Amino acid sequence: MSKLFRAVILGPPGSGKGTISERVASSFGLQHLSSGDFLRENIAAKTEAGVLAKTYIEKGALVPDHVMTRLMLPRLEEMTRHSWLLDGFPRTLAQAEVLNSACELDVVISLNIPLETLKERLRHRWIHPASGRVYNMCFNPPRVQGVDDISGEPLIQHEDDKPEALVARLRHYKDVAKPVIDLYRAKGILHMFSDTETDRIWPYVSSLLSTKIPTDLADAQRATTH
Ligand SMILES: Nc1nc2c(ncn2[C@@H]2O[C@H](COP(=O)(O)OP(=O)(O)O)[C@@H](O)[C@H]2O)c(=O)[nH]1
Ligand SMILES: Nc1ccn([C@@H]2O[C@H](COP(=O)(O)OP(=O)(O)O)[C@@H](O)[C@H]2O)c(=O)n1
Repeated sequence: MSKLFRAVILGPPGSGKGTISERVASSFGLQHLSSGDFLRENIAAKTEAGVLAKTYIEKGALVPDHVMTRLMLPRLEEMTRHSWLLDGFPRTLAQAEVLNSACELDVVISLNIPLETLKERLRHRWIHPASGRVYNMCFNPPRVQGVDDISGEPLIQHEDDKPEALVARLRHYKDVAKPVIDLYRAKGILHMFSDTETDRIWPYVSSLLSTKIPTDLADAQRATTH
């Protein structure tokens, strides 16, 4: 079997992690593992961790490390035979250390986006809760206003994209992310991208991954997804 590929994407809320991850998944055939989507699924299913996590997310706070790692590690164990891109986890140094002991990462993509851009984007972000599909009423609108393109179901706004939760989230992000970024920089696997537009960042991410993902893996995974 070809070597598996493991990547993480870091960036503040609204930086385009989900948008870029979807492009990576469809171009390179990796599994996109979004901790935010996974949390929302757990909240919807009212699992023990979901009920607990909801109280933090509503306040714009981070879910405690032990709750996040207890949720994510079993998910990663199910994926040991797949190549993946992990989005939204790790958020803290403690989570990064747990991830380190569970697997070896090949690449970390870090998105560096100006604060004003983030605020503007999140104001316009709407999601389809069942699938986690994300729209932006300006950048990436649904075909019919307020309705998911594929299922036809209504779109909603995250509780945590509403203004009260948003400012606290963005403020907190920077402090918590710095040691995580420093850790990956020290390991020599960090790749930082700075711009206000995902469409300008994407070509660089794509060419980086083309050099890092073994061709046989990309071909094999594409063959299984088509
Ligand atoms: N205007 C604009 N919106 C973008 C761009 N890239 C992503 N978005 C939108 O910004 C919001 C946040 O992006 P998302 O991928 O969910 O970011 P995440 O929170 O880091 O996962 C979504 O509504 C996206 O559709 C961009 O380059 N320009
Ligand atoms: N490792 C994580 C991931 C998400 N979360 C919480 O889940 C929320 C939604 O995660 P997400 O990745 O979909 O959203 P953004 O923070 O990118 O908007 C975050 O705002 C956090 O409150 C967390 O606490 N810890």
